[in-house]
Amino acid sequence: MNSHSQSVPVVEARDVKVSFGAVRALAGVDLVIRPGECVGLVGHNGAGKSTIVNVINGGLSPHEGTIAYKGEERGRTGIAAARGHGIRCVFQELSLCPNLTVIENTRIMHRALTGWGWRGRAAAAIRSKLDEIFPGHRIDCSRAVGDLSIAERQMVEIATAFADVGQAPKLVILDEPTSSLDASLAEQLLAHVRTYVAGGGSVIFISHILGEVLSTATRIVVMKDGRVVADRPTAEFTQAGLVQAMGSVVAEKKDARVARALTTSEPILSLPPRHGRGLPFKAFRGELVGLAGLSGHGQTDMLVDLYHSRSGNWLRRGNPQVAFVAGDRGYNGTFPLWSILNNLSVASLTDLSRASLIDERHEVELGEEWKRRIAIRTPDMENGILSLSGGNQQKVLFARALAVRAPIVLMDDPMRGVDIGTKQEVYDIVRSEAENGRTFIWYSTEMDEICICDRVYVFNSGAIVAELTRNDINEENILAASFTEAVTREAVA
Ligand SMILES: Nc1ncnc2c1ncn2[C@@H]1O[C@H](COP(=O)(O)OP(=O)(O)OP(=O)(O)O)[C@@H](O)[C@H]1O
Repeated sequence: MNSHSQSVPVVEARDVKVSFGAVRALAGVDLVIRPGECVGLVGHNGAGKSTIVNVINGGLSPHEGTIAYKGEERGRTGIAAARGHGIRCVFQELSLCPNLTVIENTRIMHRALTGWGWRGRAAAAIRSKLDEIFPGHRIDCSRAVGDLSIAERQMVEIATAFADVGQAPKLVILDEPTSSLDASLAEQLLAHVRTYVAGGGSVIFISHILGEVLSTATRIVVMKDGRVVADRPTAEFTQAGLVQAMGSVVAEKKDARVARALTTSEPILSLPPRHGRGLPFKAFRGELVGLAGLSGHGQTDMLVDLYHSRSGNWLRRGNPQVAFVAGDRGYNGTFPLWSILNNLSVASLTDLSRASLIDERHEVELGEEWKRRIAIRTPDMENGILSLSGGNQQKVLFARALAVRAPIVLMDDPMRGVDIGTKQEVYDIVRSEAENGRTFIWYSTEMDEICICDRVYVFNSGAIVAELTRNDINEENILAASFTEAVTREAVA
């Protein structure tokens, strides 16, 4: 037990209950965070993780139970009170203003940046924090946030939360902070968290990547159906024990690559080298093709180009040739004012229409089928899409793409925030659909997902720098290739 663990808690939640209509999101949760702790918070999609941190953050008032900062049981609560006690939160749904610059967003989050010269002080604060957490980053802080990649936006959110402007943060809540970061950026963040915690700071770290939680948290709290079901020091957990505590059943890791002879027929998709550099791209019928490399190196741009090359005229009737699973669900995935069902069925309207009218019975059946197949946790598919937890929203986008009969499915890191049990089910669906002849082009920031592909293209600086197949697909080769172009450039210089 370290010296900090005896001290006054930064925050203490006792028997907290929260309901959204008929859904009981928290059914009596106790969570105590002390100085010098990194508490890993894990659980299935919809377990209640975001809800409890919203209560701690002051964004939600508990319907029952209490919340106390620094041991003050009758102190003020709410967002301002939480901020005043040094609580900072990096949300799962990124919350920066896209039309403002990074510097201006820093000003919004830190009200101490007022008066003459605030811009210069804000620039210095955010730049130095980005340099400290993500050395070597190339973010220009005078750019509008909307022009940054999703990974860069996530880095800015994280640096803003840790920034020490006027008042040092005491507890930083990170809700799936690495979901859009590639492995090297994620490791930089985890190293920062360890240093911050060793210096007496506190962190709540929510992640579905259990390896990250095991390597970084000092204590792990497991939630299930709105309750805490385990709360122990990290050393007392193994990965298997953690999965078991979450109530997920994960099949033995099988060699997911199906022993399919890669077809020698004509590719179903092909592109010349990107920007005239590197290798060409091709994909065959029934293949799982992975796009790897550091995030923001051209993978999403290529998916968008492939989509435009095959989507044709949307007014033309008939089955679409290509389906797209967006990774950035807030920007280009969900229709926030629509129901869960309408969000799911929107791409299948051709199939669902009779005499130009939507067959509603058929639509409801489609919704029920996918609700069952990938366990979308909702009492009613007619509820609004925003009533779902983040991971469950992502499942709906996935179901939307798979429900159409397009032979090609493009996936832009679609498993962000999806829990480990569901991921295994989705991998099985993808594999069986590929065996039936569908082709998946899959950009992923998770090595485990890349390693189940039949063919992998590694990107660097907008170009494909390596093509790997079969037994050559492993972490070592992918990481080596990810840095290939940088080496070449140095050699040229
Ligand atoms: N605004 C809301 N309206 C209705 N229901 C909601 C709302 N916010 C959350 N819920 C429900 O509360 C439950 C807990 O959701 P929460 O977002 O806390 O889960 P989570 O553990 O963070 O999941 P994930 O891993 O998918 O992010 C879910 O059943 C969700 O559908």
